[in-house]
Amino acid sequence: MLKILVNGAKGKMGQTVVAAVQADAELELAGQTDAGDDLAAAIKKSGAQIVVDFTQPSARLANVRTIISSGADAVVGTTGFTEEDLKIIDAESKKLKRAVLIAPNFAIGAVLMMQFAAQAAKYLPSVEIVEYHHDHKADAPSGTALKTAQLINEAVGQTAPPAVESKEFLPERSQGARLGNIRIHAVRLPGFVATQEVMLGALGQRLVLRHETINRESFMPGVLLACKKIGGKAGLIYGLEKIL
Ligand SMILES: NC(=O)C1=CN([C@@H]2O[C@H](COP(=O)(O)OP(=O)(O)OC[C@H]3O[C@@H](n4cnc5c(N)ncnc54)[C@H](O)[C@@H]3O)[C@@H](O)[C@H]2O)C=CC1
Ligand SMILES: O=C(O)C1=N[C@H](C(=O)O)C[C@H](O)C1
Repeated sequence: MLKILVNGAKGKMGQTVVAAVQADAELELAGQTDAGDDLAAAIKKSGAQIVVDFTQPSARLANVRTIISSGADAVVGTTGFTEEDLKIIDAESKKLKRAVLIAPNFAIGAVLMMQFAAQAAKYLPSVEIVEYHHDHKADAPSGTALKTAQLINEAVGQTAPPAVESKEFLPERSQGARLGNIRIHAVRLPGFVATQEVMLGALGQRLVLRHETINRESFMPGVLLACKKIGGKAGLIYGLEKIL
């Protein structure tokens, strides 16, 4: 049985991961930690082989470093990682011969949406993203929206800019934040878990790719698969699609 420690275990995702690990015959729940606990000591004491981390964007890098330097592999859903963070993690995890899988979204449908969006943008290069989340979310735009925009920009080079720059009448950008020419709009409202629309417009037509997450169990098959697949690897694996 693979020994799993859940970091952020008191949180919305942490609690769901604890239940999913307990229900899986191939996995053993070795420990649970949250803010204020000594993560390194808990890993060593429990003999955990893998730490699943769903915590806070502000704690993202420190947690991964603690996990791999304490002798465990990491499956990370926490958002907020920058390009620089990812380079650091890849280098440090290779040196320590540990695997770190970071996925901005563990729901298979969301992974497909991102792939389809990157494909579609090659033919429909005017793109905007609208993401909708619960109003307790710590970060904006979502990790999924950022990854989607990155994948599209990688696939297309540069998407099309809007035909004109509309004048803004409020100091905040009512037309969204931008990654390249892709505008990203973040809605925060009670009543959502996570939804994302990628809108691709062209003359007289629109393609809308919409993924809806209605509960946090949706992320669990991806998290459990990651726990079972990363053993024996070294370095950073960025995105669930890399192990599907
Ligand atoms: N990759 C994915 O598929 C998904 C990623 N997320 C991301 O996971 C993260 C957590 O989301 P939620 O569970 O909704 O948040 P939450 O706020 O419900 O839970 C976070 C938990 O982490 C704990 N925590 C904060 N700092 C910590 C630290 N330094 N060490 C240990 N524990 C710490 C908090 O006390 C809390 O219990 C966010 O970044 C969110 O965007 C959420 C859903 C899916
Ligand atoms: O905070 C959340 O809830 C979610 N966070 C991830 C993100 O930022 O993309 C994944 C999913 O959207 C839910």
